[in-house]
Amino acid sequence: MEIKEEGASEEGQHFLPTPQANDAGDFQFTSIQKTPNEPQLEFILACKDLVAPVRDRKLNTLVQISVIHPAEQGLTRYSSTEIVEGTRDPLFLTGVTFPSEYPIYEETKIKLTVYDVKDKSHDTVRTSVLPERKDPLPEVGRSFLGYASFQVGELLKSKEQLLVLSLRTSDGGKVVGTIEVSIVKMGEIEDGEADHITADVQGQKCALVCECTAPESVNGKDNLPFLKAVLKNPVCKLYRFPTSDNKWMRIREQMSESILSFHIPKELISLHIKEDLCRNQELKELGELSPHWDNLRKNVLTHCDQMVNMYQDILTELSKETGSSFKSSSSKGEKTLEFVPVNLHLQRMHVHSPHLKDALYDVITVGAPAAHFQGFKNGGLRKLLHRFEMERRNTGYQFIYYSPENTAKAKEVLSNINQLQPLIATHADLLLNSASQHSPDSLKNSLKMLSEKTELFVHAFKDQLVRSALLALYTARPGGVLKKPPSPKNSTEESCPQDPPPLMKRQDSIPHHSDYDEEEWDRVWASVGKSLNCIIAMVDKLIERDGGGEGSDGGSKDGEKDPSLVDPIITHPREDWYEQLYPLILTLKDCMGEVVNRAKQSLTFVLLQELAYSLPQCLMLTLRRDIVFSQALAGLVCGFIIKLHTSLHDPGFLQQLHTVGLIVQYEGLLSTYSDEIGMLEDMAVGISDLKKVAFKIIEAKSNDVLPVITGRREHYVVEVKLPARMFEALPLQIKEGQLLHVCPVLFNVGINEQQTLAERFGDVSLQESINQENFELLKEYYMTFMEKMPPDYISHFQEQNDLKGLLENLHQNIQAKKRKNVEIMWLAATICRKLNGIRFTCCKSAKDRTSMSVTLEQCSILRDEHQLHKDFFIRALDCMRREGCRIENVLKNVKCRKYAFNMLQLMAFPKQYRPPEGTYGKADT
Ligand SMILES: O=P(O)(O)O[C@H]1[C@H](O)[C@@H](O)[C@H](O)[C@H](O)[C@@H]1OP(=O)(O)O
Repeated sequence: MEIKEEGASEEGQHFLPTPQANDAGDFQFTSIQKTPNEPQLEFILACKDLVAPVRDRKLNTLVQISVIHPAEQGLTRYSSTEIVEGTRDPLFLTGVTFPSEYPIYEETKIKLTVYDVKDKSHDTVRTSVLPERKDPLPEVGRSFLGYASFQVGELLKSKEQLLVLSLRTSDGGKVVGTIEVSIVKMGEIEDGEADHITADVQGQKCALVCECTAPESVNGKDNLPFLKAVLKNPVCKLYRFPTSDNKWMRIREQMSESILSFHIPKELISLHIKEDLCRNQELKELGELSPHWDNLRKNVLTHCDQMVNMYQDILTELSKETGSSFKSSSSKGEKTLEFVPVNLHLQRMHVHSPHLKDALYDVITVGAPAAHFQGFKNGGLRKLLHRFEMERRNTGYQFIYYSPENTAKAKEVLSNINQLQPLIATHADLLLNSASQHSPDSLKNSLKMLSEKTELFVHAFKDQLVRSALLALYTARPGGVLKKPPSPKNSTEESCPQDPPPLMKRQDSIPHHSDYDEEEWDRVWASVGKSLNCIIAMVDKLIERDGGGEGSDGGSKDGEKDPSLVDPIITHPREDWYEQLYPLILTLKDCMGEVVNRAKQSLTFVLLQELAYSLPQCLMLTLRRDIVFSQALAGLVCGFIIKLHTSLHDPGFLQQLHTVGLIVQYEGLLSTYSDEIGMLEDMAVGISDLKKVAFKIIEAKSNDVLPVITGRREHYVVEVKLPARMFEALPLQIKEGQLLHVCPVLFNVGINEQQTLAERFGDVSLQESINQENFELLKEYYMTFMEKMPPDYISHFQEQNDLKGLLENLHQNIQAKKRKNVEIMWLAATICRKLNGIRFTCCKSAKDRTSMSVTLEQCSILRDEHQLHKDFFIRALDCMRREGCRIENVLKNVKCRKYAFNMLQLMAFPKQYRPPEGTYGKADT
């Protein structure tokens, strides 16, 4: 196949192989032997003796890597190295990696084109995406030096897995130097010293100094197939950097989307619809109300029905997005995608360095959870919720004010009732079933279950709120009359040896407030307990009469009945047991029905108060909170699953998971100025709401490994599935379904020009109070961690980490109120890593500022944990920012490889957050 000079059909790395590329058609190509879940091919490049077109001109070179798929004609530009300045023998730190999904075969050809870059500021033009079949843009700022090509099979079969190729001019004639291609394996360290390569430009040293130890191990590698079910379209980059003792370390950067971006919102919206439909039904069943309340209810119902329709429409739209796993920054404000997090990715760094264990560092990058479609004109949730609550509190004459805690309590009791009533009914039927089978053992078991659930049921109402709500509802009935549903059908008087549950007396007169019988509720409520006691007493009696419950049929071992144990009255014990218990069970169900009826109505009345105030703002606020929460939850579930899979073999982590829970640390880079104030206010509430989430790990019974969510707005349980082999290895507590909690914390430091404005002319108090409040939460988590983890673990942990010192340092930095104090973020992230937590980095779109921050974090970890040569810090940072996963992230979002910063913005950034020349500017999408 002829290789044409620069006839590229498309630029930029393919995240997904094109259909043609994927499908080998009728051709038979030789697959590369793969190590499961490892990239298929990784190599590094170096040039020698390059000839400069103009004598005495120093060369600044880069290599562009293009692929020619065997079934295709055209070139696909795949990736580039960084620019190495001022040498004819450049050794490139950015390597090339083909992930396992990429359609590459031994017959695939790779073309390497070497360029001399004259003007770095123009260089990004080469990598903006071109429409197919369009000629590439003229190469501004660089000139072609030479090219070489090879077939993948040649490299794989070569001696020492190294090819030395001549670089030729475009006519194929003149040799202008050589290029070395050598295969690398992550686990093998390169021979040779790394002391002859270009170091950082003087004066560019990064000032950020920190301490960090105890990296995670990479033992979760074998769990990758399972992770693949949630992670999609990985982009991989490879680097080699020198260590302080002039050895090489290898770094593989990986960035993947997650189908949870869409799956979690869909699950959550379905739950909201279920919850709201149920609430609307309960409002309808509230019974007769006086005209004032009835009108309110009608109004509320109209709005609530509209809301449910809206959620249903959103769900229908989202359901059309089958298989989607990415929402781009440019879709932030799309109504139908409101619940989906923006630009959610796993950003992973795998480090293999000499003398140290391999390590993985994960950060979830995502746009700040915020309601972009609703906008930020009136601020975000933190302010809106506060204002709403204050106004509601002060507008008492039309409504009854219940605090948010009480409203939440009402929802909780309602949810408990709805769960427990059918459960109790089932256990009651099981008891009757055992009775009809005349089986004492099973009777006892059924009774035990019934008693447990009934006790929980009775306990659920032990709250003053129910009482006060009953009175409130009583006064809202026409004329203040409490219409009572019919009293229980059966009296227990004859059958129960103890006090029978009281019967309801019909009230015939129209009572006034003073007529309200406060004790009536107590009697109704207590009747459930009493009915249960009757059943217990009856079961005891039956078993006793039947022979004390020895054996299953009350008979002696030889099958003969002991005549002394047989109650003379009971002639047909099998029928009698059932008959004796049946009326008592009916009474229990009736009493329970009565309690449920009253409690449900009264608590629904509490909810009506919240809804009735300030419609439709109240519903819009709920919608906003649901949207923000959905985005936050999608990220959290993704982070949790990844963390679980990578730390499954760490007993300390598993113990921490079920005894303390996990810290989840969010780094926010939003400015406290203009719209971003609102975003930060949304984000703060969304993250804090994650406290309402608990995880439960269950065994996967099928190939469907996607998490399932249950619960309601106040409390969600996310069931995460693990294959049997992994599930078996878990601690008993986790296997038994113990709920696993998370402790979310947010630290925000605005870094751009908007923050400069906030600091000079605006207000930074939002950021200050968020950081202060979250510091307290972090400290509390640390205390629980120290208290609950075993002493031997703690003593080892303390030897390794000075968490106390780091926390103090963080506290001082928060108190110091220094401008753009990015040390806060570094300290919070370090503490999170040391505490085995889940790390998040967010800005508005998780594209530009986030990319600066995660690359800085990665290089800082390399320097502090893996002995990255200090003179190569900036070069490593530049490599990652110029050719790493994050520039691909930008491309993926806005179809252009430029961080959206202008010079003015960059001047306002802390130095370490500025990208290299040529990688930023106006995105020409
Ligand atoms: O990923 P972000 O940092 O939120 O992207 C910002 C960028 O920082 C800023 O300089 C630019 O002016 C845009 O506002 C970017 O936001 P987009 O949401 O438009 O990508």
